[in-house]
Amino acid sequence: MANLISSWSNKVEALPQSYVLPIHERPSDSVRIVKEIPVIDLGQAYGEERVVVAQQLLKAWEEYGFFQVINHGISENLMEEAMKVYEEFFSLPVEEKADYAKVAENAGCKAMLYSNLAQYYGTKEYSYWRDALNHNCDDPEILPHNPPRFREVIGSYSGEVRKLSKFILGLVSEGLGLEEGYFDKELGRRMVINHYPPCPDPGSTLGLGGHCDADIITLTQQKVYGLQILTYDEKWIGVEPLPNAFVVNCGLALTVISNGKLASRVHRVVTNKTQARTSISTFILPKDVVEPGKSSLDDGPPIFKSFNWYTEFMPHYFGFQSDNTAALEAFKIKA
Ligand SMILES: O=C(O)CCC(=O)C(=O)O
Ligand SMILES: [Fe+2]
Repeated sequence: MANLISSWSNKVEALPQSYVLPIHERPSDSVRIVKEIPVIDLGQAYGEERVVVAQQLLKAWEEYGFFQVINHGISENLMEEAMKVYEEFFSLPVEEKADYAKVAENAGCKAMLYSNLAQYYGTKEYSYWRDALNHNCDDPEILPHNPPRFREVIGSYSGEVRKLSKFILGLVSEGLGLEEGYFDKELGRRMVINHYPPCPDPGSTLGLGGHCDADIITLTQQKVYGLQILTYDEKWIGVEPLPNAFVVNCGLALTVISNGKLASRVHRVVTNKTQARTSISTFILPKDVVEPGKSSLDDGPPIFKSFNWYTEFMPHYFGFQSDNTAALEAFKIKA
């Protein structure tokens, strides 16, 4: 049974040794919490301004690897309900969640609950301060039925986020000059709900270490501060949560598809002493083969090979554990 932090964290006064990070990995106190991560109004993307919005998205990604979207069409009420349902799930007694925590037996897993699994941005040397529920989105039968509204709320939420992701990818594809309908094929999706309980010593640990996401794009809903991004000049900045917005970042698969134009940025999560933080991330995954898309903009030759994302890339990516920023190097075409 996964040793969920949330099942014992309120009983400890000191941070257990296995969560104490080496000094160079600990978060510093001086990180600024900023409002500068571009906020993009998707309501503008229906009319003549569509081209402008597409350019705003790409520019934000070039600068930060992240943007936030508002007026995205998902109701405030559904977003709140989804957050509530997941928070309630994490606060259930551990026995209630036991079926989802049998990660080992659940290999190939449709829904699983774990803490610091080495292959999911974990490490073997020390642990990060997070629990996570990871589930697919296509089969409601695999979702928890406690809290009782879980399946209904998350079923609707996941459908709405799917639509939103298609809309954003439509804009991205236009901005990159990819052939029409480039992202129209049915892509994979997975939801990861990270839960970071209040932590006795936030200065000595992280909720999640620095990493790039491997997918095409990730859409994250957050309420409590904790997400930090590494800027081009190697400084960490904190993303101030914006109510009812989604934070959207570019994953490594999109770096390949955009032929290196869009870089995936390193990010991490810090903890705090008083408030649990729950974030809901939907990962939009490629089909199988990933390669630079043909662009109508004159781009020069492809810099990446074509490769199978699941069988070739993912084992390689997980091999990097928490430091996976260089995972794409092996898939570059050597000059
Ligand atoms: O908790 C967050 O805000 C981000 C989580 C994250 O980066 C991830 O699950 O890949
Ligand atoms: Fe991430």
